[in-house]
Amino acid sequence: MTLLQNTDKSSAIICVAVPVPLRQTFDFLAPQTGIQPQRGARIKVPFGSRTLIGIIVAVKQDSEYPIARLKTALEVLDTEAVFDEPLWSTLEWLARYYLAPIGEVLALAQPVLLRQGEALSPTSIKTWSLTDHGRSSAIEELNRAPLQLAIVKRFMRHTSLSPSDFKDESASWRQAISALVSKGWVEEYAAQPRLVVSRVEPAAELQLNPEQAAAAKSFVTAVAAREFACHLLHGVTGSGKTEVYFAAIQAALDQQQQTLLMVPEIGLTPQLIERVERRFQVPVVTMHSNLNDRERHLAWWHARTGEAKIIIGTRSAMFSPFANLGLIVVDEEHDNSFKQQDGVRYHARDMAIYRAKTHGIPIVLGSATPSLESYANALSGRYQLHTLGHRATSAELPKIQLVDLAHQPSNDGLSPAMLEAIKITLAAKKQVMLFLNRRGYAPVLFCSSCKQACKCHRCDSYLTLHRRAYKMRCHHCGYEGRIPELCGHCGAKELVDVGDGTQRVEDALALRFPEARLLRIDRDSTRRKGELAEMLELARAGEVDIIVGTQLITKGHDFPDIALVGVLEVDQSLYSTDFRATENLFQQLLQVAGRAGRREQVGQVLIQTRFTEHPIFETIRQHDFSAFAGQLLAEREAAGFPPFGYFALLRAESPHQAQALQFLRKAKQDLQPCAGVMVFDAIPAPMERRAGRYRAQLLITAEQRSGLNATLATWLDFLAHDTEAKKRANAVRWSLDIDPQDFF
Ligand SMILES: Nc1ncnc2c1ncn2[C@@H]1O[C@H](COP(=O)(O)OP(=O)(O)OP(=O)(O)O)[C@@H](O)[C@H]1O
Ligand SMILES: [Zn+2]
Repeated sequence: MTLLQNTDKSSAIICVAVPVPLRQTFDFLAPQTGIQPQRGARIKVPFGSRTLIGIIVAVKQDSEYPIARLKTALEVLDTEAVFDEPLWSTLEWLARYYLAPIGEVLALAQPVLLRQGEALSPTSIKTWSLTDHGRSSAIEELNRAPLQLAIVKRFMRHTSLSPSDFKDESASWRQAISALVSKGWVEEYAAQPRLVVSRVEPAAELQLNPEQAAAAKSFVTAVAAREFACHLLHGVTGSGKTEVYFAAIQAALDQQQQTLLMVPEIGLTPQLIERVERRFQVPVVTMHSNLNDRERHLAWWHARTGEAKIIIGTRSAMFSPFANLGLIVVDEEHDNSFKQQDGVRYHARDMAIYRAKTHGIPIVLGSATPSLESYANALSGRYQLHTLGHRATSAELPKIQLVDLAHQPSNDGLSPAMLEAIKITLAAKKQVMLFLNRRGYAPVLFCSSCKQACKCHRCDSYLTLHRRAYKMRCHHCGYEGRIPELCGHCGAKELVDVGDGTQRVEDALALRFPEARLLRIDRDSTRRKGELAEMLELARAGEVDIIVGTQLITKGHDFPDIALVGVLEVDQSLYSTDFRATENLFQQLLQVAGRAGRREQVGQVLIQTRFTEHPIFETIRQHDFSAFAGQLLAEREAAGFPPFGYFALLRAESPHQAQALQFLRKAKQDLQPCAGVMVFDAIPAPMERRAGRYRAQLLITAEQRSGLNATLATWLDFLAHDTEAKKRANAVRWSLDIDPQDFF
């Protein structure tokens, strides 16, 4: 296409990425007045009948489109770019790699308030602090106003407080604050929110053991050198990886540089934040999905201005700008929560690696059970491997034994051997942790007359019985209904609950160990914001004796008193069809086992199974990650599976059974595979119907990443321009997942 020159030099042409699901940018004429447009700034543009806020990708003098048909943009919002340069390149890479619309990627990278057009710097907010009078008054004066007393006590940790600090409180805190203001104890003002260092007792540095010291030394050197390199810290559970990260963080602080510490969704515990704050007396911000819009904007701003020296966050923290980033650490790098499962389906760890490269800084990936991708890269020498083979404390790795359910059946999920071990552990005043990845009371309600089970009418799945809530619930679509008295199929009154969920186990334990303090941790028991953190804290503080939980309890937690870990059910995962199932199971078992015996005496792990001969157990018993990974990698290599081959999954769903499959079949015809690319047949998803929609998928594999990317990019262009194809695509809901984590 020939380029049309814009003859009117006064109005530049601006190329804008708008938040729409189209893999293209749009040209506009610059507004005649207002802020000078520049790359990276936000701009308001007319888009169809709407006004959208996009990001300026380029300012130029010509367009591929006839100038006369270009619309004029409405208003430039920023006098500077929203993102720093390395972040900008990372976002461009993200759009290319995941074949995602650039406008959506750039929108994803902004806090919601910025997407809505608020100023880059957060506006002033209502703030309170103690007056001199308040500081010098005797706190006992407030003994009869407990809420006021609690608020004043908070000021001992925080110099200033804002409404968001009280978001978890009952509404009466407002009255309490007002009362304090009228008494002259507290003053109110509007402030540009500043970051303050938490006033916690500093913690002494631990003396690193030789393995820790060796790894720390490499990281410190790498941070000082300011060179990109990817380090894999493979340290067995409880080997003290956090202390090694701390050494690297200290090195970054010494250079006046920021650190981004990424943790999985549930790894961001008050315990970790406190550990960081005690160790480094510097401003720390956290970024996670529980922040409200204003808090997120603020955290983003503090990262961007460099005021925050350490940024601890989950997946989305990867989108922060930084004033001077010196180090990225990804803890529990194998964790699946780093993969975003809808919208732009990016992997935050992979993005972090790219980002470190663009900043020219080192990145440390840490895990007791690295992902096979990272481990393969370490074996091949692309990443530097550092190993911590021993626990940091005097403790040994726990002893892992199997309980053969074929010989001693379990009752309510608990075998006689498990019960005996629990009894002994409780008698020794130690904690027990029981892992069962199934919430609810019973996974199936079954009619013993007609042999049918109670199913979700919108999904291909059974409804789970929830005794506490007195409901039947679908864990896939969220459907909730009454517990039926009669079978919905034959009308018989012979419904029996089959199988064990965490609630049933909890009930059984309460009967058998009436003295023990029980705590159940699963999605049902932790619905309220902050509840999970509180429960984990109870467990850590030794205020419970038995913890029963789902995968929420397995990872990363450092509970000092757990002597026994019981794994109640693994058999379903042993023979799954998903190619990652074995890897995930191994990681999960080794992680949960790693919670046992983290201090002095050796911990004990019991795994209940009907398949004691399964080869996975021998490597688990030996804690032999390398042997296991080596074997799996050999299998993957032979099959051409990741990390030796590359996968993409095209998913489609529709309320009509045939439509999703038809769309994918046609897609298969339209795809023009580059050399080394294979397109499989479209098939129904393992769970074909979910929330009333029929789901299907098409697997595309490749020997080379570039071939995969090119094949899909060509197809997406075709889809965007071919009228018939566009129509077909609009008739279904479809998505493209590069490097998919699961096939459900
Ligand atoms: N050099 C050391 N000397 C004494 N104690 C240490 C040392 N390093 C770490 N520890 C302690 O060992 C415990 C485990 O450390 P940490 O939580 O960092 O382990 P981890 O490697 O992250 O384990 P996991 O992978 O299981 O989460 C912590 O309580 C920590 O304080
Ligand atoms: Zn359902």
